Amino acid sequence: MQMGQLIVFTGPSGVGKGTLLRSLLARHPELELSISVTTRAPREGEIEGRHYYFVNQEQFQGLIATGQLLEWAEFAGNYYGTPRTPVEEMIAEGKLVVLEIELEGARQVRETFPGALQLFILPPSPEELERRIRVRGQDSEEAIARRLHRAQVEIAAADEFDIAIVNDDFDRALEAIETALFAAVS
Ligand SMILES: Nc1ncnc2c1ncn2[C@@H]1O[C@H](COP(=O)(O)OP(=O)(O)OP(=O)(O)O)[C@@H](O)[C@H]1O
Ligand SMILES: Nc1nc2c(ncn2[C@@H]2O[C@H](COP(=O)(O)O)[C@@H](O)[C@H]2O)c(=O)[nH]1
Repeated sequence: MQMGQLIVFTGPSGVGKGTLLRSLLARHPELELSISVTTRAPREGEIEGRHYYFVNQEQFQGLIATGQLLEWAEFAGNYYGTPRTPVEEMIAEGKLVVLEIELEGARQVRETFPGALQLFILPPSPEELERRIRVRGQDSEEAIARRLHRAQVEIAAADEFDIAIVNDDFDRALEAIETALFAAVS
């Protein structure tokens, strides 16, 4: 059986990665999304095991110590990581596995999986990024400030990625992602 492929989506918080991925996964059931572990508190409507596995700090440190995370990072005051075993199993089964992760995690994956396809999603402007985070209405003022500060660092690193796509018009961005992704993996 042919080995699968890892596909990494990165971009500043609020740029629309999750929304784009939901549409992409609905249109392409052959894609598998990795479910991350986080110490962040669940947002309203988030479901354990579907959006994230929610753990406390001690549990997260245990996962790091026992090598159970493929990558991990601290982001805006919380920890996030990718469970290793499910991803490795899906790749061995020949699947296309999608990670939605921030910059530091993407850099770790670049080292350990040099064959991974890395896509970066850019906002049309900093103002529109802030508007989207606020419209989502899920973050405190402090969290918004941290995320916007981190966004500047992430956007400055867009050139490190294989492909950068601006999420301005949603349908156009989705099409550009599909084209880039399936050209790379076929
Ligand atoms: N092209 C677009 N035009 C306008 N609004 C958009 C567009 N794409 C996404 N949005 C909106 O932007 C908000 C943030 O999107 P989303 O939660 O998917 O971002 P994200 O990058 O996954 O953020 P995070 O990394 O924090 O999880 C949502 O309200 C979403 O509906
Ligand atoms: N390095 C990792 N980053 C991750 C992972 N799962 C999600 N993320 C990124 O964290 C921020 C914030 O997410 P939010 O759900 O609190 O808005 C965002 O950029 C995600 O892409 C992970 O496993 N590893």
